[in-house]
Amino acid sequence: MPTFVLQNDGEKPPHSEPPFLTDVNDAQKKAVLHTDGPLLIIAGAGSGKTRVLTYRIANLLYQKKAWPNQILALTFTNKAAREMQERIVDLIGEKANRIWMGTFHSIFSRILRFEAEHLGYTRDFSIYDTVDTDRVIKSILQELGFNTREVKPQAVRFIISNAKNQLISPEAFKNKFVQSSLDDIAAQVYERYIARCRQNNAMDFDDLLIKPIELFEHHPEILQKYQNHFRYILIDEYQDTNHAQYRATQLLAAGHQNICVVGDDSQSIYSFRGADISNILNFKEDYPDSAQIPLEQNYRSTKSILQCADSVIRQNTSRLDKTLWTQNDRGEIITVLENYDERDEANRIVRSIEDLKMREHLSFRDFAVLYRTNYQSRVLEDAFRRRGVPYQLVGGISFYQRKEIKDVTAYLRLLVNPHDDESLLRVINEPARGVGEKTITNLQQIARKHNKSLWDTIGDVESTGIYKPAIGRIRDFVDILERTGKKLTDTGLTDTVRFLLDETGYVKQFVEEHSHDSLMRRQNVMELLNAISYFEKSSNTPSLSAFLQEISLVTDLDAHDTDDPAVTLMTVHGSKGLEFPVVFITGLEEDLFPIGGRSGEDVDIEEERRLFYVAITRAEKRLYFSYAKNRFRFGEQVDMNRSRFLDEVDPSVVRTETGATIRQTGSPGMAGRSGKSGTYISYDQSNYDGNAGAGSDFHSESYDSAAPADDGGGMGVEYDQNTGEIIWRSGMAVIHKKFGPGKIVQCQGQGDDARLTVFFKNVGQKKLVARLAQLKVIG
Ligand SMILES: Nc1ncnc2c1ncn2[C@@H]1O[C@H](COP(=O)(O)OP(=O)(O)OP(=O)(O)O)[C@@H](O)[C@H]1O
Ligand SMILES: [Mg+2]
Repeated sequence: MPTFVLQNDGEKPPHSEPPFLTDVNDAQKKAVLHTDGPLLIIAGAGSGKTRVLTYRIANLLYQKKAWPNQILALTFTNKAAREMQERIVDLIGEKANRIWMGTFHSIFSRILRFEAEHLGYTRDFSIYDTVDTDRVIKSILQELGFNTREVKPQAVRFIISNAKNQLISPEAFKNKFVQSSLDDIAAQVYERYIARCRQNNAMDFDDLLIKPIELFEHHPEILQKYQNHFRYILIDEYQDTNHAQYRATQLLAAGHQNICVVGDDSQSIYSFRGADISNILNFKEDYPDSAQIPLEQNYRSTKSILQCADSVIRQNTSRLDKTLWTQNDRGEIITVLENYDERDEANRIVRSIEDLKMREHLSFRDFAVLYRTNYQSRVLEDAFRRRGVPYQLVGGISFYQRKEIKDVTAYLRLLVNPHDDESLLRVINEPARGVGEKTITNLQQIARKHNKSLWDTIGDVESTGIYKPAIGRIRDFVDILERTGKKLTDTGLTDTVRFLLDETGYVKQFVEEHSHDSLMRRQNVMELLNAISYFEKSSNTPSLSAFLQEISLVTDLDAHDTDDPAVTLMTVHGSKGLEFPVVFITGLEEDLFPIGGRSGEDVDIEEERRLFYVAITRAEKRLYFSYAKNRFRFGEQVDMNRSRFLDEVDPSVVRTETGATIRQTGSPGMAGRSGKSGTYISYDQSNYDGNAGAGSDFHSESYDSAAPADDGGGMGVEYDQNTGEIIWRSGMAVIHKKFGPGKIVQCQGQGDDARLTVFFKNVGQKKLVARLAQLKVIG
């Protein structure tokens, strides 16, 4: 039971308007000051929806309508929650830290920990991520006699997860929703999967959303407690809530109906995960008295960017009609970068970033490079690394998904919840201690027969009758865990984990292996120890279970840290709600963005278009589209066609830079192109019209043409096509950020590693390494 401490200081509510309401427009102000009763805000990108929520909460506190901990604010990422909380602290003071603010998953898991016993769990239940879930599903599939190479656990997980999120029970699924043979298999797995999770005292990510509904529906008194407690409920990005999220918040708001939701139907991009746009439409039916306030002024983007976004989203037939305008400048028109291949694309983007940064005095953190699928990041990363431009990858394999980190956390989970069979299976032979597959299978059978957890089974391993030599090894394993558990009660968290790592020999195995890979793994484990140590020092409740809870809820999106001056690389999905002065949207090719199609998959083009709309509307000042004519995919070079979305953009706001001339003598696919021996790319400004004449350029098949505007005519910078690095030559005129203009008088070595002697007009001769000097060639 949570301790709901009243935090109010007993002052009478002020009647005046809050002082912080100076920088909101009239419509926003109306939404902020509307306190009681349901409120729906459907409005376009950048119109201040998130800002309204933030100010609304500050106002509720300012007006003393509720104690901070009686406000429930649900956001899409933990990072969004943190930012909102920080902003409210700025506006209203430290008490804002007591607001219940976070993602659905984190808030609901908090409630579930309080109420776990009512659901037949203990408070220390484990949280399974998708990898854990796949392991459980795989073992069930094997028990049922399926070959898991043919029936992929991930595919089954996807079906089960969908059913769970739509609150479809295993029985209902079996009876009403089976449409394919895979559904049929999923139906067989579903019930066992639920039973297995319960037996392991574990909840998966879907359970964190569903179990509260079960709790509220079966325990009206508990529902009432939370209904009374949360006086105000606010939800951001409402268009991407799924049915379970919708239902849970509907239950919570049923009494007082003080619920405010904000969203944009045009930005609904998670239907593949069960997000349901109709939740917005249902809102009006659920709350017939709800107020609706439109926000129509965009504060984020230039007129050109908004015009571009509007021309794209108009192509969708299913959307609500909304107005969006801005007082911001018209700004630059959008540049389409046409590239030979994906390496060319990546190099060009990095060069454009370096160039713009210098020219416009920007910081690397002002740039974002967006892509449709995660794997596209690799080539981009290579290009960034090669040119020494700092970047931050958001998404991809997150730290906590790495094998060694998952191993150690499995040990930690076992310490908290020894009945967590999945974790036990993960580490019983990790590092290898001679407990073979066969022994493990035997143990599983024995456990199942006696309806016991594996931990209970191996607690009495002598009586199991398994292979003798294994008994001693398992005893050792149990012994280590028991001693570590004791240590946990006697000493601190960090010391306990260090003890565990020593006793198990987990780190020693990496030291002995001596490979680069093992070194990285060791460093990762050490980094986990750093994280634990930091947690222990900074948390109010430095328990192991609190630490595990925290890390299981760290999503990839949360890795993003705007304090680092680095370019952000992320998927379009990950960029929702964010904004950057300069945005590059890459890989605008058919079968990539929009995804699918070529391989015959069923593509929801309208959703892909909404994704494109989300990407465009992240940009504040400048926007670039880019695509490659060739791309290495599935192990071979494939011809790519430009995305249909590029043709949908209003031609008056884009121009195309058809890219670098690629001349390759002797290269098979490029035979006949002129040039001296070797490969170089040269820019030619002749087709660079820099204005609305995009129409003809847009469809140009030519490789020959334009360059970044400021590269200067005829300067003839040469790039090594293999590395994308500049070929440095004596006599080149350059500019250095600090030293000003100069001329290269000598160069040794190649590309970014070249050592250059440059005579600068202002400061005389300097020796520089190309990579670090970040020189700009001007002639
Ligand atoms: N009245 C205002 N005056 C000045 N700036 C504003 C105002 N309203 C919003 N902004 C700024 O405009 C930008 C967009 O606001 P916000 O992120 O709240 O929009 P949003 O509607 O939530 O966008 P999205 O749909 O992308 O989530 C932010 O930088 C915000 O600070
Ligand atoms: Mg927002």
